[in-house]
Amino acid sequence: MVLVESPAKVILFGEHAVVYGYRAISMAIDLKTTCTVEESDTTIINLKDLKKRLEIPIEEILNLDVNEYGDFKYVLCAIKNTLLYLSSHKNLDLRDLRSFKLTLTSQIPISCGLGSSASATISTIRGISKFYGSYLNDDEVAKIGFGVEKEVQGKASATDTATITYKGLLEIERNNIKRIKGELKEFIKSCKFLICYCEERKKKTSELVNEVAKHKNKDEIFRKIGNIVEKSKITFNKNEFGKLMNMNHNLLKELGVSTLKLDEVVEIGKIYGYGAKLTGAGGGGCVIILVDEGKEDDLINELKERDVEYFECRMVY
Ligand SMILES: Nc1ncnc2c1ncn2[C@@H]1O[C@H](COP(=O)(O)OP(=O)(O)OP(=O)(O)O)[C@@H](O)[C@H]1O
Ligand SMILES: C[C@@](O)(CCO)CC(=O)[O-]
Ligand SMILES: [Mg+2]
Repeated sequence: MVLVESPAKVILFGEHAVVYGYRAISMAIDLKTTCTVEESDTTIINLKDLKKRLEIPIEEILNLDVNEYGDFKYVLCAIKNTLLYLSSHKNLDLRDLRSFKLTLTSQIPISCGLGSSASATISTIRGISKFYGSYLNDDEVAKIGFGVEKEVQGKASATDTATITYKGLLEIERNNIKRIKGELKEFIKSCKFLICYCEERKKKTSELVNEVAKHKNKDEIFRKIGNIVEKSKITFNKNEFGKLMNMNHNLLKELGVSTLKLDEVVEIGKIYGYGAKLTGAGGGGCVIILVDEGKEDDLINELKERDVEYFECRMVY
């Protein structure tokens, strides 16, 4: 049996704008998805967190329209695209494939902006390639993963899949990936961030991204977000960094992807922390708060008062 794991991610700045070629800064965090792949008489996909199980011939996976498979779409698309890649680049014979049972379990809350789809995708890619005895390097894994999110969502950037593949702290621009090093990395490592789970998202990332595409002022908003990301790269002061987070959130609000609950928790982060913003596609899900250690107890009390679940996010390298 093959077992592989992938982390989650948070976007510090630039979500949605990054789909249109602006920069984003994202970080892999220590929540994980585990994928096991084992020999089986028939091919079975077992999504334990979703309590869903599908028996499907491999031949059908190779020819499917992923969007006909609901919650299975990312995993099935990841299997399909990985097998096609292994066939074209690693001499895998698609006519003679062993059946398998693939099982996914994850610590990542689904549809909360923490990259659960990308983590499911990347762990599936790594699990399937390992099961068929092919080694894929990170660049190959990230490329296949980005293709999966684009195919399933219609529009996507490389942010989520790249962050979960390469881990650490990344800057993404036009789907080019750059590891953040030096002063910015040391500064962000010195920061304490809380991830606050605010509310269940009613829409998938794909729906939110497609709604933003119709926003009449998106280009002006993205330009402003792009300026904020540029400033964040040379900001090593928590007060100023927090203000940039607040500004990014306000622009995401203008874009229409925030909610009253997300805004409420961001306000708490602005009062009791250095700053806060929604993270991921929005429409619900999570807020990230930059903690002001001098007011941390007040922050925690306020979050508890409002029944907001939170956890400290730790970067994964
Ligand atoms: N543990 C899992 N097992 C199987 N599929 C999963 C799992 N987690 C997520 N998915 C797939 O990803 C979909 C959610 O993806 P979506 O992009 O909407 O949310 P997200 O990735 O958590 O948030 P964001 O993209 O904003 O970071 C689920 O509907 C399901 O298809
Ligand atoms: C909303 C978005 O920018 C991030 C989702 O986590 C979409 C993407 O980059 O693919
Ligand atoms: Mg996603």
